[in-house]
Amino acid sequence: ADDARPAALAPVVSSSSTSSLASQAARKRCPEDFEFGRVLGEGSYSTVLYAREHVNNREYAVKMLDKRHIIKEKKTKYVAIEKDVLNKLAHPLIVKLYYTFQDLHSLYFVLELAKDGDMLGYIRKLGSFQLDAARFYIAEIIVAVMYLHSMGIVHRDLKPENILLDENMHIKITDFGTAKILDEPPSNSDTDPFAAGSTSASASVSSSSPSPPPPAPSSSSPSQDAGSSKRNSFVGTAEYCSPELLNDRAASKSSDVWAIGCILYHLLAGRPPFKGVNEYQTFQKIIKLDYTFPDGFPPTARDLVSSILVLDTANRPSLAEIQKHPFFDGFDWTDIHTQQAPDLR
Ligand SMILES: Nc1ncnc2c1ncn2[C@@H]1O[C@H](COP(=O)(O)OP(=O)(O)OP(=O)(O)O)[C@@H](O)[C@H]1O
Ligand SMILES: O=C(O)[C@@H]1CCC(=O)N(CCc2ccc(Cl)cc2)[C@H]1c1ccccc1Cl
Repeated sequence: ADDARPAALAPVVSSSSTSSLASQAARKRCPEDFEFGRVLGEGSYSTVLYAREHVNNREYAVKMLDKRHIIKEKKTKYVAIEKDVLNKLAHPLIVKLYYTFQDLHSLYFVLELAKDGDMLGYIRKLGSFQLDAARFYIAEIIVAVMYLHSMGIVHRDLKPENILLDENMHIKITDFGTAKILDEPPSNSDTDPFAAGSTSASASVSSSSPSPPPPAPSSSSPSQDAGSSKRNSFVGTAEYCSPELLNDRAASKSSDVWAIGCILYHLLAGRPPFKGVNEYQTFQKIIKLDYTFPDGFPPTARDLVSSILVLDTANRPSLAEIQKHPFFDGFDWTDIHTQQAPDLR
């Protein structure tokens, strides 16, 4: 049937230009398609630049990785993981990957631009968050991570630096190079306690006296340079790393739950719960659960954090259970990314 829309609203593009629009979307991009602007930030293996696409003036964050450096540091597999994981994801609270391409020296990831920096920046600027703002941002992180887990992905490096903020002050989770794709198909394993990959499946991590933690990730002894899978695969950053990841590195959804508990503590206390004078001391505090709450830490938040920061993953609440905790009483979880975000500025 003819298009029911009145002529004025009929699609203005002819069939030939429609196909060129379609091919425009699919066409492999190259650096010349973009005008590059300021440096948005630097990673261990990357430089992220502001970029605008010539044909449509769209703005992006383009992550450039130097091939020689990646190869020298044996990080090729992380690059492939980041690309594979980002290509699976489509969620308003997770950074989108639009295109990838390469040239002789670099790899390029054309990412959704998060204009307002990262959450660590705001914690440093404000000292700590008001209770309602902390609740809103933890809720956004929970919604985003529940989506990740439903897609069979464990982030493994959740921390305020990896929680970016867009121009409406909603979060955009980033940094999937150290993510883990769980083997079994994505499932709502929260309900089925014995589904592989769920918290109880990694209940083997007992709270018995743990093995000594690995040397700090920065130290690479010669044996490590041999690329031994276990030691070199240390992921995550000390402060938010779960005890099980420090011990046997069994990545599971409950490792992300632990990190969320650390982030909630950090937002309200203005510092992470486990912070030693160096990485090794931080590890010691984590595996001994050595942390205390500052005076004035809100009681329901304290109860929630205490229920999350437990050594045995089987005793850690699932994200669905956390949503029902009194800390979120009265919180409206529907379409959180469309709600007015708290004004942190
Ligand atoms: N989509 C984005 N929008 C805006 N800024 C971004 C975006 N992605 C990254 N950045 C900025 O670029 C910096 C480097 O990000 P990138 O993910 O490349 O490295 P990193 O993961 O932070 O560092 P490392 O590789 O050491 O973990 C970030 O700290 C952030 O400030
Ligand atoms: O996985 C892919 O989609 C392609 C496949 C073809 C290809 O050559 N690459 C780049 C592979 C690669 C990874 C790391 C280095 Cl240091 C060099 C090349 C991959 C690639 C291209 C652009 C950006 C990222 C990646 Cl992994």
